[in-house]
Amino acid sequence: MKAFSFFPRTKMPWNCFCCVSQDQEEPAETSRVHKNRDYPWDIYSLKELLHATNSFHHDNKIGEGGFGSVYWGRTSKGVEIAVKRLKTMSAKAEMEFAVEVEILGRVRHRNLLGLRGFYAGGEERLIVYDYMPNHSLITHLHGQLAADCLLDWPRRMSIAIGSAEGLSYLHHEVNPHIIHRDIKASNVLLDTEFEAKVADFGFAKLIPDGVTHLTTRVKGTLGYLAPEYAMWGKVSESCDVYSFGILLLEIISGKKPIEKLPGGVKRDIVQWATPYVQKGLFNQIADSRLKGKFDREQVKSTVLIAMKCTDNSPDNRPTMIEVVDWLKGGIGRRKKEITNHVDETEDEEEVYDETDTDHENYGMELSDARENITRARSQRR
Ligand SMILES: Nc1ncnc2c1ncn2[C@@H]1O[C@H](COP(=O)(O)OP(=O)(O)OP(=O)(O)O)[C@@H](O)[C@H]1O
Repeated sequence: MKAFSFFPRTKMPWNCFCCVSQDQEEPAETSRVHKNRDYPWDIYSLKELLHATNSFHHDNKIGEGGFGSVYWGRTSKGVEIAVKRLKTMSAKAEMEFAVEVEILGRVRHRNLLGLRGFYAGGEERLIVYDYMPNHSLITHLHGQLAADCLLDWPRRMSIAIGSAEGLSYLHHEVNPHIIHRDIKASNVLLDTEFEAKVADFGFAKLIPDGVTHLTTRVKGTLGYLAPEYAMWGKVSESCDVYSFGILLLEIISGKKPIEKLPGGVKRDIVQWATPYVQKGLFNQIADSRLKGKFDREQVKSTVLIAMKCTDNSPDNRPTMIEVVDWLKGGIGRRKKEITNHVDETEDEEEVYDETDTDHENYGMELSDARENITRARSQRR
């Protein structure tokens, strides 16, 4: 039995559970369940995961992310799993693996993707999750399933509330607190009932008690980054709140966080929504695929929550506890609590004419993002 050597223990102030001993020479036939922790997870054998995924056959491949590919599989007990196979080992991939396993191993919530276990041996790093049959939110909003229109308004609201509850748990219930740092539509997975499960903890940070913010290298996805984080690397829970606000606008409108206008100018979703909010034209923000079938009051209050979350100043953003409360609360309470960004007397039926644009991939240079953020902020003031 050897101790894992891959994990940079010295950098971690807590006792890392994935530094446990494991037989790396010949993988065991069956996985071992660790019952001494709060939540059980397995150390799988390579043989078991090869068998479950048909040796990582390309027909089993669900998708690919920055750090590796994800495969569908079925264990010998008949349980469906998703296995993330990390690409060629590098210090970065090693860190992603260690952070993901460490963090997911210490949390359990109905709105966070469940960790089933992992395998680490030789060059192979595999993370095993619950399989989510309804894929990710991005697939439904902008991807292969977008045309199927499976996300009606009640489903969108329930996904928004579920994701908010998962985040609120990370920020306020887990100790040390966890900042996710990569909240986005592709990291919200959907189970059989379309219940949201926040996933992908590879960039997450543990925040010890009493620490209000940290300065770090910027990780995450452009379009979702809070301005103070994108510009100065200042990270706190409110950066996740900002990203959640962007996600909320995306859920309501079906638009991408950044779109390319004719002529190449990029516009973020807050810039796009702001004129409608100022004119009180909330219904115009709702996704046209909903064909008008939505609760108007809910659309309005949810847009206003999103605008609060994406406030330029982190101090003005709500906490995730407040966001959950507002999203779930009675309309009357929401109206009272949320600072309205609009003159309530404006006529909601007025039509705001916007030139339609094509929505391209929102990958962009950081400098572009900073420019856009600055432009958006000055427009909103
Ligand atoms: N547990 C799961 N069940 C079903 N599908 C999953 C699961 N985990 C990931 N996927 C799918 O696998 C694909 C790759 O996921 P992954 O988390 O590696 O990358 P990503 O989030 O798309 O991108 P990146 O990690 O680079 O930000 C995505 O399409 C995702 O929806």
